[in-house]
Amino acid sequence: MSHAVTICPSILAGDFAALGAECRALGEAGADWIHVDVMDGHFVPNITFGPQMCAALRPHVTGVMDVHLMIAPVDPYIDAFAKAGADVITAHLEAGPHVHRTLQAIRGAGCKAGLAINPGTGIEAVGHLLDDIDLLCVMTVNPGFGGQSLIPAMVEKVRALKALTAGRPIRIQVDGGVTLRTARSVAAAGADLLVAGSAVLQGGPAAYARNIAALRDAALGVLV
Ligand SMILES: O=C(CO)[C@@H](O)[C@H](O)COP(=O)(O)O
Repeated sequence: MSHAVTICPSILAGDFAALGAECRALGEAGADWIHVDVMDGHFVPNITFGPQMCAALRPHVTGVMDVHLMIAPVDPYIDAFAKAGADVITAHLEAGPHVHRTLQAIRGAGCKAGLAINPGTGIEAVGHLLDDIDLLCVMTVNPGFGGQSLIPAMVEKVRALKALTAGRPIRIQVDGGVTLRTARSVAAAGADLLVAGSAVLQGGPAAYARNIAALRDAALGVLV
């Protein structure tokens, strides 16, 4: 069934020399969330931002600052990202070693707790963690880089996770390869939050409002 989605632009696709301005432009273009991809060169083969960058960006983010930690270990850094102003902190199930403790620490730091799972991780792995999460981030690409293609098998995974989380206040987010071509299938499968880097930030700030609106329409099944 069609439903409205929230678009979460990933600043990984932005101009790294002007990320404050990018966040402001995205907010003015209608983005309610800003997705910040934190990568450590260890858990994933790329390095991006730390808590100081999040703190610097915070005044430029009008809505939700959604911090996706692709790092291991996670626990030593939770307080720093919470103090930097994160509203949501998402950790990977695969980052280990004690993900339940990690999720509790995120909530304990005053943030919403997100759990991300890689494409190769089965849905049974999240079953005992549902009481401890506010958001489930289904990686629809292997994490580390923007601009990849959505893995088609992930659409069924989203559908299965939507069923598994039915009746719970858990939002399903998809991350990676979300475009005008793929938004409809993941939204129809049950995703509420669509992370999109290239599809939103292509064309520069003048195109952001148009790109966000087009993605929202595509998710609803409106021809764009
Ligand atoms: O976390 C990641 C990649 O690891 C994503 O958030 C990407 O940044 C999404 O980029 P696009 O696939 O939309 O270009």
